[in-house]
Amino acid sequence: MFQTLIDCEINLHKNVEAKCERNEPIDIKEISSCFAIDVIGSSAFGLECKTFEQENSDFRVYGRKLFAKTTWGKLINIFSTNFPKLANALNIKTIPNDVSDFFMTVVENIISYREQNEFIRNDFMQSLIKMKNSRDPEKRLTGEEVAAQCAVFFVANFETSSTLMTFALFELAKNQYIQEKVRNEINKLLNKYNGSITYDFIDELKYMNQVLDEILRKYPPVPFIRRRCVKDYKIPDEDIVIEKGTIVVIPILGIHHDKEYYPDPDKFDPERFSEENKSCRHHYAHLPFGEGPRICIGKRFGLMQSKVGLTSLLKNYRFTLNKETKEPLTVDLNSMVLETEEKIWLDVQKI
Ligand code: HEM
Repeated sequence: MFQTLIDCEINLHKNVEAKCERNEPIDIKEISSCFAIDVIGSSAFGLECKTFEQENSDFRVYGRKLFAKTTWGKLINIFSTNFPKLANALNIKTIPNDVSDFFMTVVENIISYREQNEFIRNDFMQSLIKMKNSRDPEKRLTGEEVAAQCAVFFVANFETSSTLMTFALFELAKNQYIQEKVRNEINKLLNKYNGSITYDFIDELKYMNQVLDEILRKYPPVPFIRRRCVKDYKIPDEDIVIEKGTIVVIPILGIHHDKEYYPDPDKFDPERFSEENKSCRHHYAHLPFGEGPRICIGKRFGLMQSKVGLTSLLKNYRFTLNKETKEPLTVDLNSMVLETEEKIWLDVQKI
């Protein structure tokens, strides 16, 4: 999986290089999304999506459709989450038919190609094919279940990881001193690892990790999560009982901007995540990946992908805000993940 990530980094770098040579500003969300699609297409499906080269590649088109922001889509989502049984009975779907048909066809084609040609690749898809062919009926997956798993991975990765990279580059463009500090850390480690981005190299990016933790605090891609209460629960020292069956919303964005945990919450300050400062805060005051048994299973992968992407860009380019970027940014209330209404344009300069 790690090598797959590194292979996708080359296309990201080439695309930014071309824009830099033409002196064009970059729409940072667009290139971060292309990188995320290339990564997940390659690591989950074993496909070269060519997202940068082809503006209308299938994955890009269906990826956009999946997150198309309509009021109707938002209502369907709210309804299906709050009344899942009724939504099922009414055959209400949160994913449009053409999008699910696309994933189904892609997965069917990959499975039949691999099975007919006895082609084996060390990736997520291969693990799913193994489960599809399992002799143990408890572990066996149907073709539809394999497609659903792939689609979930695509959805869960695509907008979240690209949102993280977008806001990271936005804040680094505004805070040149911090950008330089991250770049120095990258260069120092590249010297140590003979210029190669390896797994150990990524693991040692301690300051970049602080920067990403702070970005995930200030701009959590998933602004809230929900849980259904499974037994009556009395909140300690309060007269409030949450009854079994109640859906509880955990406001991640609100907690991350609570002055009690994060003084001056609008300030971008990676020092909040130094080991010393982290140890003084409640563990659940930082929840960008959720918590408990349903915590995000892609947490490590999402962070690794963002670190590879940022390393590739920051070692070669300096980013500054383009005059077209309108501040303060406004949150798009129709979006499922944290997104801004305006595009974020950055200028890029070769180092
Ligand atoms: C910066 C990147 C990411 C962020 C901020 C993020 C955030 C989240 C959050 C908040 C949840 C809900 C957790 C909960 O309810 O407690 C979640 C669930 C999930 N995420 Fe991520 N995620 C990211 C990247 C990824 C990636 C890269 C993958 C897969 C490759 C992934 C796969 C999943 C899956 C499958 C779930 C559902 C887990 C379950 O319900 O058991 N995520 N993610």
